[in-house]
Amino acid sequence: MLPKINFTETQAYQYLTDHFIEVSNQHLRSLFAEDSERFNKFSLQFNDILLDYSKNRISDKTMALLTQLAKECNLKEAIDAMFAAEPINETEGRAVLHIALRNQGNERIVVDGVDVMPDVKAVLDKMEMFCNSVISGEWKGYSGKAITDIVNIGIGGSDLGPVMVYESLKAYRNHLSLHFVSNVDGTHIAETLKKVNPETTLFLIASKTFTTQETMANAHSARAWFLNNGGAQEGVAKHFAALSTNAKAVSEFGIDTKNMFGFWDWVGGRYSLWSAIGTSIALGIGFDNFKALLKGAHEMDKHFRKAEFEQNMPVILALLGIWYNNFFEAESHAILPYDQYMHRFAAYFQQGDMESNGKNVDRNGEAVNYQTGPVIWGEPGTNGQHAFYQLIHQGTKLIPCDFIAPAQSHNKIGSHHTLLLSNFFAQTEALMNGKTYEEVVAELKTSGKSEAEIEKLAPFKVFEGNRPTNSILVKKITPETLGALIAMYEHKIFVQGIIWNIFSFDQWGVELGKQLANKILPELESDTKIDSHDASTNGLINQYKSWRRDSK
Ligand SMILES: O=P(O)(O)OC[C@H]1O[C@H](O)[C@H](O)[C@@H](O)[C@@H]1O
Repeated sequence: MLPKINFTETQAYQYLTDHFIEVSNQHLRSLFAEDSERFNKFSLQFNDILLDYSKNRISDKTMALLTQLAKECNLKEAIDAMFAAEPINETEGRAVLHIALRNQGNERIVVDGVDVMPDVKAVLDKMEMFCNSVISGEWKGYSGKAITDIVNIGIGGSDLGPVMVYESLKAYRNHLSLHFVSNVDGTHIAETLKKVNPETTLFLIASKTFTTQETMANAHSARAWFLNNGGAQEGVAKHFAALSTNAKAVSEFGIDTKNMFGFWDWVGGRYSLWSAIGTSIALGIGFDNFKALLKGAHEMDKHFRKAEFEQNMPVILALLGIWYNNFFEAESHAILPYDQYMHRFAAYFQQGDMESNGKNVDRNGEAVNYQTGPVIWGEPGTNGQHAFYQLIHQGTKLIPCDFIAPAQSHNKIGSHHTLLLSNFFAQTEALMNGKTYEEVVAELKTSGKSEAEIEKLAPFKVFEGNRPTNSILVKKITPETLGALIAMYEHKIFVQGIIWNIFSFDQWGVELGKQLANKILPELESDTKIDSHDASTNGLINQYKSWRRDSK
């Protein structure tokens, strides 16, 4: 069981509250000027990942107090509880074991008296055989042709992880073309089906529960399209596979359980890319690369479990996040990968982080009296620079940012990568240093402007700086490094959930909208006016019905 401590009642929190007043008046520029060891002190290297967190509004004392906070909140015990397969997802009565999916050691992981590792390995072996046979062309479609296209149909955790990893590792792709359909909007499946041929397409129906409305609607439409376009019922077995925990629903849908890749209730949807849900990834980049992804994550798991908090990347990132969220009152956190392949990374962690820590009730069932999870957002650099960085530099909101970049590019074209990286380094430097009034005036003087013009313009060109960033420089985005990066953020989310005293592995907040949609669905079947809701919802539904009639 997890500890249930209100972190605002710890001694460390009280100290941090006082200490915050000191730190909030200090500028990063002077913190660097005062301490030539700052980079060495506040950076960490783990395998091919360098985390430089020196450009944060912290001192030695801040880090000492933040680690004290983690200790007072029994973080070590909580980490041990997760790795020991305790049912830490208490509201659902489940263990939380994405770490088991990538456990490459000989360690047993026991749930309800049973070691889960043989089952994990058995599914991986089955995936490997399946992927190898599809990639090699040995697996044939109903007309005897090899598979050319994979369509993954899933949503949330059954979509975002596979898409993000496949996109991030596209440099490793093979000849198969991957497509991802998530939205229940018919446009998504319709546009995808225009691109593929039923004879050579394999559909992966990815759903932990196999009951998710969007996924089931898309899966039924895909099957109907297959059957209406030459595929016979017997062909379904060659063109449909399921990635799920629900064998009963899979066979009711008509997929042979031979073509089902299972996982378990102790794998959370948003932590499931390491499970059978990752089959599309393994098909797209080959099983060996998928295994390397797991290995990278496993390395990070070991680091997270063993490293002292002061040397522990996920713990440090989490504590810094708490520093900004709960003391500086930052509302959001930006993830900015300087790598085009990682363009879905922030979107992936929107679910990862916000579905995990977007909670307002603590582990005692009481309303929290402090802030929990931030809004996560971001885009790849340099696109973001030309869109929203203005607000990060000169807006009124404090936005802590993670800048992520690889030293080596997969695409060596002219000086593109050097240009990209010059932006990566320049942005964090600019956010830290800013530009003073004096510097602005001196610069304007060289442009030949009059005193009056300079005075008028200068205030707009001042950057106060002191905006915190983490720089995560990696050698190269390989499957292993990506695996480690994802696991690093997963564990960061876990640590924050522990300190905020919330349950990070349930998602009750997603339910209400689903229930209401199911209630409204039958009301949309007829054109009759309705009055069963509030005036706004009635008004909208009735207008929809009237406009819908026009298009019939
Ligand atoms: O994999 P499925 O059971 O289809 O679930 C897909 C998604 O459904 C809901 O939105 C949950 O909140 C997500 O955590 C989950 O990833």
